[in-house]
Amino acid sequence: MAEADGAALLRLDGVSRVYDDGFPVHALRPTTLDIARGAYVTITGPSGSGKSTLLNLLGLLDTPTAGSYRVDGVELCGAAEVLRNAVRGQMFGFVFQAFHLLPGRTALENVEIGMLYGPHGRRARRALATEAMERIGLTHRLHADPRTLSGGERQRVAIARAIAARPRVLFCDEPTGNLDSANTANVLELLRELSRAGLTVVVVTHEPEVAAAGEQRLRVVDGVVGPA
Ligand SMILES: Nc1ncnc2c1ncn2[C@@H]1O[C@H](COP(=O)(O)OP(=O)(O)OP(=O)(O)O)[C@@H](O)[C@H]1O
Repeated sequence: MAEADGAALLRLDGVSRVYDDGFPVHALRPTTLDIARGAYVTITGPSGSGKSTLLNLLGLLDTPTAGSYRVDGVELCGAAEVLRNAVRGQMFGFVFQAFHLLPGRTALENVEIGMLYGPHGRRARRALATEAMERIGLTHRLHADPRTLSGGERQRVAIARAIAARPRVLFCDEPTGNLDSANTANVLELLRELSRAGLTVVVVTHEPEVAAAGEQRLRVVDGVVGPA
């Protein structure tokens, strides 16, 4: 995909989201926001303020009601689903609060499964998954069942699954929500390392220490996005 010189990697322009279940809920007010390549963005705000809505729109998991959203200069609002799927699949990785690892499969297999519908063959998937497990520092647990891993280790495997296919952006929704403080610190350090290595990282969080790690800190209140 073409690099738009000097432009933001992710650019929202007047993007809003209104849910309509009989009456309108303005989950995200018209938002204009640039996220540069390699940025480390954290998003905080009260419960129900629109954080997940913003993350889902940025991650192409949801479609805006209005506005323009460009990824690497390519307009994706109103774009064909096949293009949105391709951009999401090739450029984005996702990590959620619940780790969503399959029990009865090894950690390595769980990382490979994330690439099952991508362009990589079996061997390439294994190589990429092994490399991702190295990056998260769990080569000694490649063949462990996730049930035998600590919460922090499980989340690192989920991060390995999200980064294995070498996405450009990693979106995390409450990635430390299920972790104690030691494991939170561990996951934070990993996100920082990935960011330093050039990955664009966008994290929604309730936790002040996780929010503080961001270089571009945003706060959402009543669907309005501003600086934290
Ligand atoms: N599918 C939906 N249908 C209708 N309303 C929705 C839907 N999803 C979210 N909302 C509403 O949109 C608003 C923003 O929700 P959102 O999940 O983005 O908030 P949040 O800041 O992520 O909250 P939390 O911190 O509790 O996860 C809330 O009022 C919520 O009830």
